[in-house]
Amino acid sequence: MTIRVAIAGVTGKVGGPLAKAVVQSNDLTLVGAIARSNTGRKLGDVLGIPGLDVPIRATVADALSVPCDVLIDYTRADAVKGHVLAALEHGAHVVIGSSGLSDEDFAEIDTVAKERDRGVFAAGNFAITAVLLQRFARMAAAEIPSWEIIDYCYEKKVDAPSGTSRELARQLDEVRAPHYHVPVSSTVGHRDARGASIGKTQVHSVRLPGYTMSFEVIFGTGAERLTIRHDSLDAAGPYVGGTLLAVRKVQSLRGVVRGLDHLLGNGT
Ligand SMILES: NC(=O)C1=CN([C@@H]2O[C@H](COP(=O)(O)OP(=O)(O)OC[C@H]3O[C@@H](n4cnc5c(N)ncnc54)[C@H](OP(=O)(O)O)[C@@H]3O)[C@@H](O)[C@H]2O)C=CC1
Ligand SMILES: O=C(O)C1=N[C@H](C(=O)O)C[C@H](O)C1
Repeated sequence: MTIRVAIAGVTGKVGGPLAKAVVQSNDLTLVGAIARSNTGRKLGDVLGIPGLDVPIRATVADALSVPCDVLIDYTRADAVKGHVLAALEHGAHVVIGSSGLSDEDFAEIDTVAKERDRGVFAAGNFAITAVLLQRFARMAAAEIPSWEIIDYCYEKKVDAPSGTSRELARQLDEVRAPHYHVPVSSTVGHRDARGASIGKTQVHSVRLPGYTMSFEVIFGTGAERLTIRHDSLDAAGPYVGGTLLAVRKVQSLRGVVRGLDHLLGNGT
């Protein structure tokens, strides 16, 4: 029995390659495809995959009129929450790739997922080197009390800060609160110049042509500085493997689990 998968955002930079990877796997079957454009067309015709007759639907509810085990969402910050709640209503487990959800959104989704006895897995970043950045940063935060995060993203990214930065800030806050010698609230001049307070960590978001996705966490002591950095060189390649790992594991989860390290089994 294969895992029946639907993909929201199936024509996107990540969704398209993900659909191809699902079709090529032996243990997954693509049963649903969601995007607002090309609705009614066969996904195979749109993506150039011969024989893939799954029709593109405009909504999750339409796509999940066929039985589906797991919905994957790679759409947009302003669409993802509605998709997740609709999928849970239809009895599907969910893997969230889309960024933009807040801690409050995740708390709401967690409540619904537990009511429905379903698992929701979300990773701010499904790339292995981004997960290692998070892991090494947690180790550094235990030793060095002061840090800030910077994300550098392509010019059209709508959400800020990135999902990766949100997840990292949350993880570092769990290690301890960072120490800022001048509290941000005591800033003289423009407080916004100190970035956004995500939890207790300051995060700075750059959105410029010339970037794909890069993340830095900078740790400073009196006489030393440590920078840990992840660079994504491709819009889809780094994320497909981690997403499929989550698809294979999410049915054993209940409620929301965040962070790919939870599925890799050897995090700190
Ligand atoms: N967690 C991680 O590791 C990663 C997260 N991301 C996140 O995933 C999301 C998608 O990224 P990317 O693939 O680059 O984006 P794209 O813009 O390339 O693709 C978005 C896809 O979603 C569809 N879409 C957008 N809005 C809706 C909607 N309201 N309903 C249904 N479908 C919709 C688009 O089709 P149409 O416009 O026709 O509807 C398209 O198929 C972003 O939030 C990004 O930040 C990306 C990479 C990795
Ligand atoms: O918008 C993107 O592309 C990505 N967004 C994610 C984020 O917000 O952290 C992760 C990944 O780097 C790609």
